[in-house]
Amino acid sequence: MLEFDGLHKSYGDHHVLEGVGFTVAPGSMFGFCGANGAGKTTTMRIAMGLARPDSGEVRWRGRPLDEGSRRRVGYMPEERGLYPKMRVGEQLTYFARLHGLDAAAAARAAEEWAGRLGLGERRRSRVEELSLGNQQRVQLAAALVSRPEVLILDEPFSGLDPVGVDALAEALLEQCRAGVPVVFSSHQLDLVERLCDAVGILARGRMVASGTVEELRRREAGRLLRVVAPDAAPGWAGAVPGVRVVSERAGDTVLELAEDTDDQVVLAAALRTGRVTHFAWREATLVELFREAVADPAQRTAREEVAA
Ligand SMILES: Nc1ncnc2c1ncn2[C@@H]1O[C@H](COP(=O)(O)OP(=O)(O)OP(=O)(O)O)[C@@H](O)[C@H]1O
Repeated sequence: MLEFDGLHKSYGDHHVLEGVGFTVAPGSMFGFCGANGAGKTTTMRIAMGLARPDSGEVRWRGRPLDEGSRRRVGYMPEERGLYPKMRVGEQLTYFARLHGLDAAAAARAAEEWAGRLGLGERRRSRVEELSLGNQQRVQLAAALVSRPEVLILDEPFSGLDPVGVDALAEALLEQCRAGVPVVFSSHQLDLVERLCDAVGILARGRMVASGTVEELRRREAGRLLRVVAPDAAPGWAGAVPGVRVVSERAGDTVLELAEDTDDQVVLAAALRTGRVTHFAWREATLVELFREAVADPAQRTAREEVAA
């Protein structure tokens, strides 16, 4: 198990982390989500020994991560850490050597990962000559090239084109299948939803929701109904009792219904506006669960009162 346990961290009187904890089982992928400034990078930097927690620790296989065991972690830092003048192939070989691979194994791994992440033709280019997205691929290859036991990646998908996203997603899934625990932070929640076995949502220095997306749905989301009423005036559903408007755009409305609200009452109200071309229950997306989880607690109470 990779365990983040009770992490607290303050900078001056700014409490950045207030007891952050989660575990990632071998072979599972954990999506670490949270608003800008929520503390994701700080949590990952603590795991890598780049920031010191005020209390708490990060353990791998029951032991606190230290300098030795961190060599077995593939880490992709937010600030990126490549040598701009070095050629791609040399750089990857260098990182693999740094993590303990012998020269021949390092060269093989560098060749393999450059190819797999679509950098084969750029092996002899200097990093500074590459586009940002390709530099990102080199950074990812650098995290993967040492055959890590654990992967901790800070926003690995940002800046990648769809082909790059697919290549990385496939590489991470393969690492998972081989038993590696993978943690990555991302604001691309559709990707997190697609790839991750478990998700953690950080807000105001605390983990406000964690579990599988399905568990989050059960815990966080009410019953969501999508109604498309093309002729309806904006706000048509606002007056229906026991209904909260989650989103509304050009007659396409998502509503959250209180437990005892009859969907047929909503349908009747929709029909009074004119045509109804779509009327169906649907599951909350991770984006909606995220909004719900990070909402200010006062706002949440107000919403619950409206829905009740
Ligand atoms: N060295 C530092 N000194 C002071 N404050 C810091 C330092 N490092 C981080 N912080 C603060 O800690 C908070 C959390 O930052 P962090 O980078 O961990 O957030 P994040 O969740 O990764 O955000 P983003 O999604 O924008 O990358 C921010 O308010 C940031 O300003």
